[in-house]
Amino acid sequence: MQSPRRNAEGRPLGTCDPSSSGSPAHGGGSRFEFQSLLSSRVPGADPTSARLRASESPVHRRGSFPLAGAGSSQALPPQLPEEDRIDLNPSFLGIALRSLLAIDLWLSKKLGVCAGESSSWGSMRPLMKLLEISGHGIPWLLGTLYCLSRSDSWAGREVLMNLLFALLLDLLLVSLIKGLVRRRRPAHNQMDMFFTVSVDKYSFPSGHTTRAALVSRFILNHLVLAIPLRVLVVLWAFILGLSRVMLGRHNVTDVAFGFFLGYMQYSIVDYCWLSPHTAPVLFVLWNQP
Ligand SMILES: CC(C)=CCC/C(C)=C/CC/C(C)=C/COP(=O)(O)O
Repeated sequence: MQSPRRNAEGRPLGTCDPSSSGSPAHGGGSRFEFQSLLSSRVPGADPTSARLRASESPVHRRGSFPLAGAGSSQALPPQLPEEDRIDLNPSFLGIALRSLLAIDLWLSKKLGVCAGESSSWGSMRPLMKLLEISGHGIPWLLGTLYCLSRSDSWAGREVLMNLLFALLLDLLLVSLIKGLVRRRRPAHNQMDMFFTVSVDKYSFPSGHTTRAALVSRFILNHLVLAIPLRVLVVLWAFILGLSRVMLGRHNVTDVAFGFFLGYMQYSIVDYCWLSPHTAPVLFVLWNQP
């Protein structure tokens, strides 16, 4: 086990002192980048030997650059431990992810035009909040249970039973991912949401969006609707997702992933479709028509 290497001031190597950053002579950022570039060209610069050279070099310990190497072992620039290079010379994937995150935050802030009463579209906030309620879990759960209690056909009961299963699966998966990812809601969000549970302080993924995508796909597949109504269902889901960003509740990526997850959740529900044949107990437990 290697303990983190530190420089003469006791600071972990790879964390740049602001007072010395940028100066090769002081161990600043450019030196790290320079060395990480060199490391791919110096013969024998494999990670293990690089680590050994770096840890044994007195130059490394002092945190200064060997401008005048005395012995042959100092002729080559010292190599930094691999972990330092990972931080300061991130992979292409790392750069791509950071850039995506930066664009996401920037775009979400720009689109958060209803985040507060004083925001540029603040007067639209009540409408956005109405949309928020239309995609909330409580009305959907209570509505489904009510319809299930009133349903007088096996076919209707089967569809509603599966809708209930879909809504519960959605709540479970979204809570699980929110709890694992723990991404904070945008700073400009006002936490004035109707009936939330503890994981709802996190924003990834958007639960309203997963529900909107799941429910709309469910409705389109199991309800016979005229074309204008089908268009309305799709529009509702899309506008609900957009309204989450406009209200400042979510970043764009939370909503984009929400659409994806909701869409996939329907595939799971469809695959596990509950029917009197596959889950007779459920249907027997429910009252006969
Ligand atoms: C049966 C049971 C535990 C119901 C809970 C229903 C409930 C509180 C759902 C939460 C809905 C909500 C506020 C989700 C957050 O949506 P985001 O779009 O803000 O992620």
